[in-house]
Amino acid sequence: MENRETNAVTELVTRQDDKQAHRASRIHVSSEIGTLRRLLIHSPDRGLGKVVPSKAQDWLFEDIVHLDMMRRHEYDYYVKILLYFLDPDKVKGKIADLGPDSDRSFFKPDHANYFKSDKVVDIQCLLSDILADEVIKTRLIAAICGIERTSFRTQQHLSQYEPVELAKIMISGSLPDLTMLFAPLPNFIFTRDIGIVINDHILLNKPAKLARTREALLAQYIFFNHPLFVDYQDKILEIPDNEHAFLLPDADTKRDVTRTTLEGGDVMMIGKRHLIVGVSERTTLYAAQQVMRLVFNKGVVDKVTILQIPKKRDYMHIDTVFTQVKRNVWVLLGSLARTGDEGQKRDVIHFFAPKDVSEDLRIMQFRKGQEHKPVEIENLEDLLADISKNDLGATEPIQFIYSGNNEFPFGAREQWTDSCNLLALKDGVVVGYDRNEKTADAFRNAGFEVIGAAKLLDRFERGESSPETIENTFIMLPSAELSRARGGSHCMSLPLFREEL
Ligand SMILES: NC(=[NH2+])NCCC[C@H](N)C(=O)O
Repeated sequence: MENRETNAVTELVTRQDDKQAHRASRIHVSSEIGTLRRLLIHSPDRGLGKVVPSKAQDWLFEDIVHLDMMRRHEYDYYVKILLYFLDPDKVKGKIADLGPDSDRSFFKPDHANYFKSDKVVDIQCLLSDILADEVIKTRLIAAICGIERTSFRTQQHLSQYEPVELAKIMISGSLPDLTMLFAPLPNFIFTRDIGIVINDHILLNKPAKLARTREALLAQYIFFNHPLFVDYQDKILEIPDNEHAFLLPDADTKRDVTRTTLEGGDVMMIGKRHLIVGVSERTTLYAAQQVMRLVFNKGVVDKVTILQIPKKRDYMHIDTVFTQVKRNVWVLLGSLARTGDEGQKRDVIHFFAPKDVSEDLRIMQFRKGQEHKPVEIENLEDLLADISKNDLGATEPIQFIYSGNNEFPFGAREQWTDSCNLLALKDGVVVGYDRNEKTADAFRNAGFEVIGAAKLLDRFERGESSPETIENTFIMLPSAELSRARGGSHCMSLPLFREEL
């Protein structure tokens, strides 16, 4: 009897634990601005310190970053802000000890003092978790050694490492003694690009660039094997290759139409039933169509907007030209838009001048069941205003904040350093880079408070403000080094759970 009771209690406790665990691992994103509750990040790892000028372009960097500065003076602030909003107990009252002069053990995923949060999750931790399983470990080592073309001995050698160290090797490409086995993954900090949560589904990417291939492999293994995603196995979306592409001569496969590439920066879950997919330097039209087919067939959304932007390095993904700030507020690049100084400067361009980039912008909207009858939308502002009003029910006037305050030539300058690539922590509170001063002015003009991360953390610590009460704020991250990696806070985040708007 006693035994049965104990069993019943254990069962109840287990069920409650299960429920909590279930809630803790819930995956759901239905907007870009609902309060952020859980995300995947990756802090700059030792591989980033291996970028050399001769490889910088291939590895999608324009410059050599100072790793220590990037971590202590920049990325750690990003983490502190994220924790204050998503998992405050980890940092509240401790900010003074977590400054740039600390030993940083709090920020190191492999250290005993690591903050280890289930809200702000470093993908490196998930990788070490799954490597504890011998079968997965063997398979992943083999897969990586296959794509990296290592020797068989390297493969054997790798299996001797413990999961935590092995995860670091797989990401950084180098052994603890710094011997390089294969290339680093300096772009792994841009977790946005490896996958996107679309309601309760997860879409995995197919990187366009060789430098990001291993990232996709790691992501596949993590999403298909980590307990965090156990309830979502049948909701992981992968897009198929175009069979015709296998039969084409190499020279022709370079042509976008035949390829299937897709990166997360081109996919935006913008409203409950509405998905935007960019066609860009990185995402092909074929891939966008496949995504549309998948999400319609699975009933994940009812509306897909395909937004084609110029295939240019500066624009690489759609989230480099616009992001959402608030239900009725957007930040965007004026030269791709319709109005303002940047737009007018364009008008004086002579007939014989190179083609205007905005001509490459095309927006087509498709509805489920009526895919053959897409609606063309003339410009970006019309699309965004329509989303604010009709998908999100905004009642206030729609506001557009332009990169560089739309003053020539600051729009382009600041877009290059990610003025349009902001992460919303909640409706109206965004994180971006401090170096984009004109864009910050534009935010002030639009009625936002603009405040540095360190100052805001101070305010939180003194109880003068809080993540719950703060409104209409642009939080500025120090960004001299981070911005050289060509991505902003939107790219450095993969939201797993946002509250519904
Ligand atoms: N979602 C984004 N915009 N990601 C930016 C990625 C930047 C990275 N250096 C690359 O070129 O791939």
